[in-house]
Amino acid sequence: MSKLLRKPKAVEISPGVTLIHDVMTDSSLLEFVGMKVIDLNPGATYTEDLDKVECCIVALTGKITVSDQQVTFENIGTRECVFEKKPTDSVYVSNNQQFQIEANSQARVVLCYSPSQQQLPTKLIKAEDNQIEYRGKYSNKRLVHNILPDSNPAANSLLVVEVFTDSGNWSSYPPHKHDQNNLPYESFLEETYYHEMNPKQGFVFQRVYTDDRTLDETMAVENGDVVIVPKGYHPVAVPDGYDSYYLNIMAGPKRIWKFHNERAHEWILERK
Ligand SMILES: O=C(O)C[C@@H](O)[C@H](O)C(=O)CO
Repeated sequence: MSKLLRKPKAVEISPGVTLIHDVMTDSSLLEFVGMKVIDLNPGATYTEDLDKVECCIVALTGKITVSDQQVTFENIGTRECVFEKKPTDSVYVSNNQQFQIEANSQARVVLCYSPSQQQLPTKLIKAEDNQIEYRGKYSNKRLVHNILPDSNPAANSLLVVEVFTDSGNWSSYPPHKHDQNNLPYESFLEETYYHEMNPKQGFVFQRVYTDDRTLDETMAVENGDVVIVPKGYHPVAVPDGYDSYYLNIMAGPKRIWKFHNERAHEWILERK
């Protein structure tokens, strides 16, 4: 199996808390992006001390209460399934803080991490604060919820976005990359993709490749998988009959999303 593809696991780490993914920088190819996916049974709690990392807690599905010892956000989260396609609530917690999540219902939470030194205030990112974008045309249409875009100064490094791609469409397409620290033309951002499909037995294809093809991997991605994008272009193709959801976490030395389209395919954008 590709080094870039992670399958979900189910390890009970405390009563009622199951670790589904654990893609931290000490166990992946990444330096700037970490992520965990956890499931919580109703009433279960998960506590974490953030050392030198900041964290965006995304209430992917279900209802949770999040506190950082000073402030508490009760009963946040808006959906039972990501394919309801409504934005959800998230909480930003800075480095060197402790947070606790308590599940008010069965919940799946994505924890997005990046190394961070400068403390920032804990912040609730409400569902209604997500910037919603409809991108693309023909078979390149997708719906984007910007949870933590570079226009929101709440974080030091983290960028978080979720993308819905309907059956038969392509997204993160035409292929683009952000792996050069060459602003204002391109920024260096690592990225992870947490994928779901509807219906669940579906799969999508994701290719991760560089100009010189020293990295060129095409993966069949199933429900709950994570794809790691250390560099390169990273388009996603969704087969007929299945809808795709993914949550992206990006981070790098500068908190700017400036991507470079692969020139050979840029004409896709220019179609009338
Ligand atoms: O517009 C899309 O299809 C989503 C992508 O931009 C995705 O969020 C990504 O690749 C970010 O670099």
